[in-house]
Amino acid sequence: MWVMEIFSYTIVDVVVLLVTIVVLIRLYIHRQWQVLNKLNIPHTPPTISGFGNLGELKKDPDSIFIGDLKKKKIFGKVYGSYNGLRAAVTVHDPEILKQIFIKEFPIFSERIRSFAKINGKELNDGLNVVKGKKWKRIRNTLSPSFSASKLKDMLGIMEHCSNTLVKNLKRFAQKDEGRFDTKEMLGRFSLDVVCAAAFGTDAHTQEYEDGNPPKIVQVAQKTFNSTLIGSPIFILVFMFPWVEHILKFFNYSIFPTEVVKYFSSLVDVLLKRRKAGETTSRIDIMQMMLKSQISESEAVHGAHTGLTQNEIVGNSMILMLAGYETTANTLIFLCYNLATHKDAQRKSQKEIDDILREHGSMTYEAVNKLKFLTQCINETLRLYGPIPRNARYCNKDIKINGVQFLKDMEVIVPVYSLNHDEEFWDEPYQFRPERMEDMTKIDPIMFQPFGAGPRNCIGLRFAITEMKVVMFQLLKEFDIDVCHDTPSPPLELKCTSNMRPKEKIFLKVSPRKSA
Ligand code: HEM
Repeated sequence: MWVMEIFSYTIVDVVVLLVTIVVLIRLYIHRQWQVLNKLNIPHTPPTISGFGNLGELKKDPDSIFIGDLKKKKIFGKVYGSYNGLRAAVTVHDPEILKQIFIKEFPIFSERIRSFAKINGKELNDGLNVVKGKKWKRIRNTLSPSFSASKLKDMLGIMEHCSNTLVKNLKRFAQKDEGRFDTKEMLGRFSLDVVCAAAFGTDAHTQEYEDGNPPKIVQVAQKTFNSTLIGSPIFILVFMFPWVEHILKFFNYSIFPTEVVKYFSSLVDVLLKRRKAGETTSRIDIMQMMLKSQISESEAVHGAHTGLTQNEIVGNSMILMLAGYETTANTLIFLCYNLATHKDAQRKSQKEIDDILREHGSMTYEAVNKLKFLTQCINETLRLYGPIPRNARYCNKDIKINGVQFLKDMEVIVPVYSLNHDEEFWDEPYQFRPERMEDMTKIDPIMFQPFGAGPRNCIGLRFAITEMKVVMFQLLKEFDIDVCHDTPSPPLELKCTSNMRPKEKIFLKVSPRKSA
């Protein structure tokens, strides 16, 4: 009897306690989800089952790019959403964006918060995720590696890798009607260039036999094929940000362990070889990072430039990760656009012929004169830019043009949507390189494939030069055509880590017919 009483009392107690906890949690969530209402920012109502509004991404992954255009039509140029419990504001308004990216940069200097601590020991020091003084020191140290004079020195690396691509495509031109898998060929080219520049080593990823890609290609593909969107970790970190601290404690990394281990041991070997006196006449970013090496204690005690050993490892990996797929996918889209727009291809070829006649060979000065090809690259980045959204975090309450941003709020920049908005572009789904003729007429905030402001893409000039060098070599030698199964424009897209074509794109090359 006495035992029963205790037992029944305990059950009631537990039920009451559980109900109280559930009610308190529900009230807490309700309170968090009042933020946008209080700020008068329109939004789709969040739901528990949708983890705020995150469920939209799981239900319809295309909403990460197409969805922003749809929402602008419903809500206007500023609207909100909830990433789990946290409010985010999407901004299409150029004036507000200008202030966020440039004038108020100190308040909006962070791009990534979620997942910034769980990239693994080395990648947690990557330029893309660090903040404050550390970001400034690492950016100051790496920036000179991307100056015009250093790019000029690295032209040889780009030319060498382009020549290998041309040699391989010549083999294709002789068989199977010149048909090639764009991802396979342009992806390996891009990986070769970025590995040579960031790691200072020849990865030889283009020298392969069919069906047996080198280890580095397999590892890189593994990195980019995995997507976090909609995974339990993705949802957990967004719903309960403190989970990231626990994951960091256990050294959890969102990158597959094999990938991090592979690249960190690759860099370790290179560091040891170069420290043991192995010299190279080649100018590459690794060489410049090694020259800048400082101790952990110098870094902690306020050095303004220099990288620690862990930062060298992390940043060489980040340069590879940030530069490989973005450039490869842009090249795929560019070749596709030129194959489906023969007039633009002919015009680019003629420009290359004229410049070759004037300069005799491909020099840095010659590459910089490729005006029409640069227009084609920019128009490709507008139509099919690899980064469909950008972001900034607010570190202090601030009101801009009547919109209140709160500390810790995320500002989402709908890059794809800005690039396809009929309010800013005529026939936005058409490839029309002429519209990029006078870049002074294009607002760098509205067209920002490489981001904007002091924290824009550090590899911008590197990527543009690399793409011009390889297209110079390709269009000099080949005509690029569609195959029987190449889809017609506009291409269907999907977004995993980057924007890419939904289906594999095959094109074909043949020796140049046009003069
Ligand atoms: C077509 C090629 C590329 C595109 C479209 C692209 C795009 C971007 C974008 C949109 C950002 C964010 C900028 C912002 O928040 O304002 C970024 C950042 C970055 N990119 Fe690129 N990128 C490309 C190629 C490269 C290359 C080749 C490298 C290096 C070799 C590189 C390294 C980086 C790094 C390290 C960051 C982080 C910068 C920071 O936080 O300070 N990217 N990129």
